[in-house]
Amino acid sequence: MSAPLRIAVNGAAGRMGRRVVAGVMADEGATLAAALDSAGSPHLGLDAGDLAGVGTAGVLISQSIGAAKCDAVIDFSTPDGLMSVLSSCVKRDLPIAVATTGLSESQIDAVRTAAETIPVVFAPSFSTAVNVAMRLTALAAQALKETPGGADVEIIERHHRFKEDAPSGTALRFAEIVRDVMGQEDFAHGREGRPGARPHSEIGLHAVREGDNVGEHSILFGMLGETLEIAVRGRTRDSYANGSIAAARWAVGRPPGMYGMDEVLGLK
Ligand SMILES: NC(=O)C1=CN([C@@H]2O[C@H](COP(=O)(O)OP(=O)(O)OC[C@H]3O[C@@H](n4cnc5c(N)ncnc54)[C@H](O)[C@@H]3O)[C@@H](O)[C@H]2O)C=CC1
Ligand SMILES: O=C(O)C1=N[C@H](C(=O)O)C[C@H](O)C1
Repeated sequence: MSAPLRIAVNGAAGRMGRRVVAGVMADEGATLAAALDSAGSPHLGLDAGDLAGVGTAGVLISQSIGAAKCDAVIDFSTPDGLMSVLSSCVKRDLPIAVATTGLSESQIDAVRTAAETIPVVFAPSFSTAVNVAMRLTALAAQALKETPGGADVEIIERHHRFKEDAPSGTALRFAEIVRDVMGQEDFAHGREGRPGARPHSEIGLHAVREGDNVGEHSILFGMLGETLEIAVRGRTRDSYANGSIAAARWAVGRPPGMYGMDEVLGLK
């Protein structure tokens, strides 16, 4: 039997980080190597497993990866948190699964630069269902591209009240997938006033924030007479957490490069 995969989790005290810690602890083929969070976190020094509610891990929440023996990093933090752990990964030649969304263009460039020297799995959603929905969306866009009367594409995402970025990284990726096939260049973020008749050249994006919703996306193709809706709904955060662990495992030993979850899942 091969040695367990040693995983460091960045953002380990957060909503997602705790589920990743729990997932790693439940995985017989993995072990928690480090649990990182921000310098200002009130959780520094606490046991990561106890914090996640799954029993003592023997790994304390700390600010930096330091000299921890580690095979791969999983990041569910903030754009700044990602930038800082990314430079540690490059220095130590460690693969990373990047889940954090809401990155600026320059931060995305920094991820691309890192991927020149280490394997990076970069996915706005590590959920299997979401990544299958992305394939279905590309198929629908291709099929409806030339439909008589045209198809209006609207993307609605729903997330918990604590989410800081909008629209979700996943909704933006759905929009890019549609644009790359159908050619709409304008992303319309909500509507108000009298915007007038809807042009085909736009994709509408709508971000709903409510309660503790762990993430839902609907992609509507509205035609004259009928609507096709592709919908995917998360019920727990474990689909993201388990997907990120699978991605970290997949990345170990790969050549440097920017990879997607579709490659991890064999969908590409
Ligand atoms: N790709 C995917 O499948 C998914 C991505 N996400 C994304 O993951 C990110 C985190 O989401 P949540 O866990 O809900 O947020 P959260 O706010 O609960 O957790 C973020 C954690 O990062 C920590 N943090 C802040 N600055 C840091 C730094 N400099 N270094 C290390 N840690 C730092 C915070 O203290 C907090 O514990 C968001 O960008 C979210 O959109 C969330 C779910 C799924
Ligand atoms: O913040 C979240 O919760 C989520 N964020 C990701 C995104 O922005 O797409 C993925 C998932 O939908 C949950």
